[in-house]
Amino acid sequence: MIIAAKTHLCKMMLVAYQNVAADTVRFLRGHPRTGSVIISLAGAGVLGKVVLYFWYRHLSNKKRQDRQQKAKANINEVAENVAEITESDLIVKKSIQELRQALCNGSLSAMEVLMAFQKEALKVSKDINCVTEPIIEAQEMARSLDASQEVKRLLHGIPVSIKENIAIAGYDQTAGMEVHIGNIAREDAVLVQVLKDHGAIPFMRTNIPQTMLSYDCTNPLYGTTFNPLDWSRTPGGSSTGEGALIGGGGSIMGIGSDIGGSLRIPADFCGIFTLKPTWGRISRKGMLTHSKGNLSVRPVIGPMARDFDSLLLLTQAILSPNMSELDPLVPPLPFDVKEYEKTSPLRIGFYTYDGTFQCQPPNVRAVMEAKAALEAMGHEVVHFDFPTIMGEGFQGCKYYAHVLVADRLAKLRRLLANDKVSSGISMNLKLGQLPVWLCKAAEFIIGFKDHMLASVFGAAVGFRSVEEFLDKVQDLEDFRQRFLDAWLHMALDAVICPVFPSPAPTRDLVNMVTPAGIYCWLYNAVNYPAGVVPVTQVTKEDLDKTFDPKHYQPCTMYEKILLKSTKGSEGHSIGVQCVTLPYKEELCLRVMKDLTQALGKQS
Ligand SMILES: CCCCCC/C=C\CCCCCCCC(=O)NCCO
Repeated sequence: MIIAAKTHLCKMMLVAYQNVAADTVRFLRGHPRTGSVIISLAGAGVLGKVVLYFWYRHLSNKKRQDRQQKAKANINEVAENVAEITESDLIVKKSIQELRQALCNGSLSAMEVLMAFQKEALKVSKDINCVTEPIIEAQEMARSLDASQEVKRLLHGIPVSIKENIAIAGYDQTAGMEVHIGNIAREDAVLVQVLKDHGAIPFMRTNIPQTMLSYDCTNPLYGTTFNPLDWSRTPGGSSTGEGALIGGGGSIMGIGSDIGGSLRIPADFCGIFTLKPTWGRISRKGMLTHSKGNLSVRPVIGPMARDFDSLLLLTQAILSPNMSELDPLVPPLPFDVKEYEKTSPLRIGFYTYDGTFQCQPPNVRAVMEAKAALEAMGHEVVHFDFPTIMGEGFQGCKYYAHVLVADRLAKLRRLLANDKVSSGISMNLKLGQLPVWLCKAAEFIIGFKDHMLASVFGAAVGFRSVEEFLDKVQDLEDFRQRFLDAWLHMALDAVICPVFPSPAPTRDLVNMVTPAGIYCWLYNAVNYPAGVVPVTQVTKEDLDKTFDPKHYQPCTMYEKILLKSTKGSEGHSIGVQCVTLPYKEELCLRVMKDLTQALGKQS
């Protein structure tokens, strides 16, 4: 019926257009002079539009080129400055305790440490393009630290890398988008101020995917970032440059952000540690985000680090009392050492399947090895099936994704109107332009065969009314309550689970499998802290199992793509998520510490 009505409407519109065209031709024949004026004006209008289009493109290319040159000049300045430095790797490879000790007893100066890290970071970035530009003022900070007689603080002289969307005074935060170039931050993000107060030296800014809604990293301003462990694979996103720089050995610790896995997925793919905090616990002041107006799905800033000890130190520094003094919107909840140091045995839930993506054998093995390791530390580990049963976890993530892209990405399309659009976002931008009826039909029809793919069309329909939007937010709130009830019912202290259902996908396929981020989305949806610990590496036996239908059979389109992408991933890092209830970051770190120790990975 709907199709018949639409066909009828089209026919009526065609007839109307034909009539208007015939009337216009008749009018122009009767008034040749007016006709030529109208045609000239129309021609000039079209020409004007074409000229304007090319003019905007020219301006936009010029703006981008100028910014690229400025970044290159900064890179060259620092590269020249550290050209003579030798054996920088000896400093860079020191453990965080050794480095702190050397900085505190004066056997290494802040300048020596900084220059060693600058050299290494630029060397790593030459291969994998993870740095957008150095922070030129770092040198001055090191100089004044060395000159001061103050008591050495928690991060005295430690270089910290910073994701490009986080404000550094004097620099713009672009997210790889032309429209943001030149919006210079007047002051540092609160978190950066907190780190500086602890004596840290922000030294490199790191790359991100255009718009930050992608697990690959490419943008027309700073280019593509590659995985330090395997250049054909994605380093993950959107805190890509951080993951790649730290994983590649060019930084010990850094700051990223996460609204759907952006801290955890790069950490997993690059073999490093991270902690996505509860929303609200860490100040977001000074973070560029495109979802500020959407209070139901909110990004967080969080720490990333090469090893557990560095992550702990960075988190302790971040969660210091002066954060809520600088940003009174953050609750005054400084790091609770007593909570972190408790040793009582815990009851920990685990799962290896969330009802959406089947995890591949190495990813299942990682969780099972983490389970055994935690049991060996005296904890009780029990199966937590809430995410799987009745598709509950899947439902929650569907609400989350739908609310996240509530405007069908209209805002991003507007911001990118005069820009080159990167592969990481173009497909989703186009999806948001499909007629709603087509998305709904696709969701319905595909739903019989592939519920995951169908749900993407379901999220892409947007909302017809405010009421419909508020209903979906209510669904999300109800889901949060059900999830909490299930957690409390099982009396859990923590949960361990996969970060991603496969090893890091290859760069050519990653943009086709964005929904595989769903293992992370769940903890954005419920707003629980979630850390990542690298547990194992893909072995030949894992791959044999993955490609043996007796052990693993891909069913959905996404699982088939991921399987293709897993070929050749031997040696790649696989981590697990450690999750706790909101505002229990200290407990989350405790579980991560126990797991790290039990795996024998303590630095
Ligand atoms: C209208 C398009 C519909 C697309 C449907 C796809 C559903 C969701 C895409 C979500 C992608 C999430 C990536 C999040 C990465 C991230 O955490 N970024 C952090 C920003 O600070």
